[in-house]
Amino acid sequence: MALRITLAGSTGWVGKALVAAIAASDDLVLAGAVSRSAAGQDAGEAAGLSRLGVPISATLEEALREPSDVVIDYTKPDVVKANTLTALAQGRHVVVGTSGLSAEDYTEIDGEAQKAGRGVLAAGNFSITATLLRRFALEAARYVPDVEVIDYASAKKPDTPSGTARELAELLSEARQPATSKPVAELTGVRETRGGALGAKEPVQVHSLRMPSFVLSCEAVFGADNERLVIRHDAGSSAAPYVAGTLLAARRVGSFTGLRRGLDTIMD
Ligand SMILES: NC(=O)C1=CN([C@@H]2O[C@H](COP(=O)(O)OP(=O)(O)OC[C@H]3O[C@@H](n4cnc5c(N)ncnc54)[C@H](OP(=O)(O)O)[C@@H]3O)[C@@H](O)[C@H]2O)C=CC1
Ligand SMILES: O=C(O)C1=N[C@H](C(=O)O)C[C@H](O)C1
Repeated sequence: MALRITLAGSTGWVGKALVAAIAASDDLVLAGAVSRSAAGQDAGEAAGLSRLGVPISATLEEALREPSDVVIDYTKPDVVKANTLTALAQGRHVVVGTSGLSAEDYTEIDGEAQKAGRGVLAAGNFSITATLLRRFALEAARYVPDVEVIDYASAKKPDTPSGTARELAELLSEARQPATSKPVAELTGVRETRGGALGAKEPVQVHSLRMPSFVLSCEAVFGADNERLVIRHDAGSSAAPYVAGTLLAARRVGSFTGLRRGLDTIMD
């Protein structure tokens, strides 16, 4: 039987690309779709495709009246947590693409997923090459403790830092040794120019730029004595890179209980 997907954010940049990919797949079926502005329309037509016979709901609660296995969320930072908790309470596994959730939010989501006996796979970036940036940066952090993250995005991106940068900094914080740079608290001047510190163990400074001309880029900058390593990912202007990773997550999220973060946790 095909895996039934409820898609929150079906008319968005990523949502439309997912509707097309789900409709074209043999093993997935769109069971429900959510968008406030397109409520009542057919999900296929609203995504610029032919009719799929799936009406769009205004809320996730309404869409979940139709049975499904997995909820995929590509909405907005202010609704993704409530959507995830609603989906878990309704017995769905969840794939979280929307960025903006904090480490505390994820701890709560993990607890609810454990209680519900369901899986949640969240990734700040579902593209394969962005996942490789993470992997290579974590390898570098084993040898070079001084690392900072630079996050570049469009002028309109509502969250800061990006999910990609946030997740990368949190992981680097766990993996690296203490930095040799002067602690920010000991600096004089405008300390905010040193960016925000993320991660519990050895917090990593993250610097976010928001301006026209960028889509989304993320750099891990490693500094050692007389040498430097920069590992950088640049996203293009289409949502295609995120589709394959998101649908892989939808296919695998039912195979575990609780929260996993990062596409690499289900790859290999
Ligand atoms: N993890 C990853 O790999 C990636 C993550 N992202 C993240 O995913 C999120 C979505 O990105 P993108 O597709 O560009 O966003 P868009 O703004 O293009 O789309 C958002 C979608 O969510 C819907 N939506 C917004 N608010 C609500 C609400 N309150 N209730 C129900 N539906 C709602 C919108 O429809 P309507 O307004 O009609 O309700 C629309 O369908 C962002 O946080 C982005 O950073 C993006 C790309 C990749
Ligand atoms: O807002 C976006 O557009 C994106 N957000 C994600 C993030 O916050 O990292 C990733 C994606 O590349 C696009």
